[in-house]
Amino acid sequence: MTYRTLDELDEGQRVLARLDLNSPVSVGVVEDNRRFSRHVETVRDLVEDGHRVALLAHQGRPGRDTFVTLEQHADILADHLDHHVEYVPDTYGQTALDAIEHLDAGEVVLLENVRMTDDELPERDPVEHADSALVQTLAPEFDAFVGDAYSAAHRKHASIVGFPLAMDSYAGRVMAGEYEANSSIATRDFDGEVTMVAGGTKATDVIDVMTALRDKVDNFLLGGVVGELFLRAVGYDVGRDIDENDLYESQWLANRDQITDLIENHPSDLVYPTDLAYADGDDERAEVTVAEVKNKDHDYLDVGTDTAEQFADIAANSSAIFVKGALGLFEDDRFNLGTVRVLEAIGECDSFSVVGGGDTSRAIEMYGMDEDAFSHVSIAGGAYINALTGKSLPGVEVLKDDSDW
Ligand SMILES: Nc1ncnc2c1ncn2[C@@H]1O[C@H](COP(=O)(O)OP(=O)(O)O)[C@@H](O)[C@H]1O
Ligand SMILES: O=C(OP(=O)(O)O)[C@H](O)COP(=O)(O)O
Repeated sequence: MTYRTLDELDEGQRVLARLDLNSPVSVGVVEDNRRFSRHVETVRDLVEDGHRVALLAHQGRPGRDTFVTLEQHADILADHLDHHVEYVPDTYGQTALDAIEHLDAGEVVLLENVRMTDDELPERDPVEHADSALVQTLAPEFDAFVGDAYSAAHRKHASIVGFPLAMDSYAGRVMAGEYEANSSIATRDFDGEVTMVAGGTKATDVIDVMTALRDKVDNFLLGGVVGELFLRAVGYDVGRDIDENDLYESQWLANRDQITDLIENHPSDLVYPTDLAYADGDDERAEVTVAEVKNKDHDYLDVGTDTAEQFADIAANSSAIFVKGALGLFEDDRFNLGTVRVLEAIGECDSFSVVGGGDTSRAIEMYGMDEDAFSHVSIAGGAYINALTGKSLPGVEVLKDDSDW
């Protein structure tokens, strides 16, 4: 069964929408990012349909530098929307209720960081959260709830799972788009080869996905730290190994069993890099074939040119491709070749393609690629991993008509 979408919401309602505007914060300054431009698709539809719109969102977690108010978020969202968004420095007290009551058709307020209330963060079942003061106070003020925070849908937090039990609920544009694309990898059957780009630095996440999808994927294109861990497992001396706290060493220990299992049971699905790139004595990009790697002196920061071409070829001949993690340190121009070459090849073919991971998705923007060239570019991190590994997301499940809650 499924959820209702904005297409089924009558016009001119009082609507409470939960977005995920959680953003990088640098010395108190909130950085603009794709979460704003994507959620604008939902907010714009709500404004154009004459709704009175209150938005709920979170930022950071208590105790962290990123835990700030949503004042700057309101301005950034307004810039993308080209429409005023009023910041309300209160989530569900009298100030918030007054602001909600005074909303006119097409007006938008952004309520204060919902994680500044005690109700939000405890991980609880929807039934319990529906009873919270947050939900019980806000729900009667609205006709409908729009769940749009897909990237926080793996959290059983009050504003994610509580409202749908207390209100008429709909999935927003981001929620529906993300859910359909990201879940299809685990649930759909594709005619032809299925390929996963497995790279980046968060090896455990990537290797969990590889393990979950090992019978589904025909080619795992290995790069980044993940690639080095697999190379090490088959006997190459790659990966920094300087002291006990070394990143590669701890990642190796954490993932050794799953890596060994994949190597033993799915050897023909693993596509290893055949060459790697590093910075030489003059700080220039240099390449070495994997067969020639003799020591662990270098940080290998990209796959080499031959590997990039081979991976691009496989990607171009696949019917479905999804990406988790970059093939190199693409933020540095010297080491962007693997990531950019393979993303471009994916963008140029007609296959079903999904790119996920906050950092990897940034490469698309950074190197001027067109997001529309891909079937879907996710704005989710943890929720994307959960979808790929076939785990259900509580924030999506509660929106469904046949939800058990
Ligand atoms: N060989 C490498 N050495 C260091 N960093 C790397 C390497 N390969 C990829 N990266 C980094 O990995 C990051 C992207 O992957 P990851 O950490 O898995 O994030 P995400 O899942 O958010 O995209 C990029 O910022 C990139 O610079
Ligand atoms: O940014 C988020 O998740 P992500 O870092 O996995 O993409 C969500 O807003 C969830 O935030 P949380 O991980 O503090 O619960």
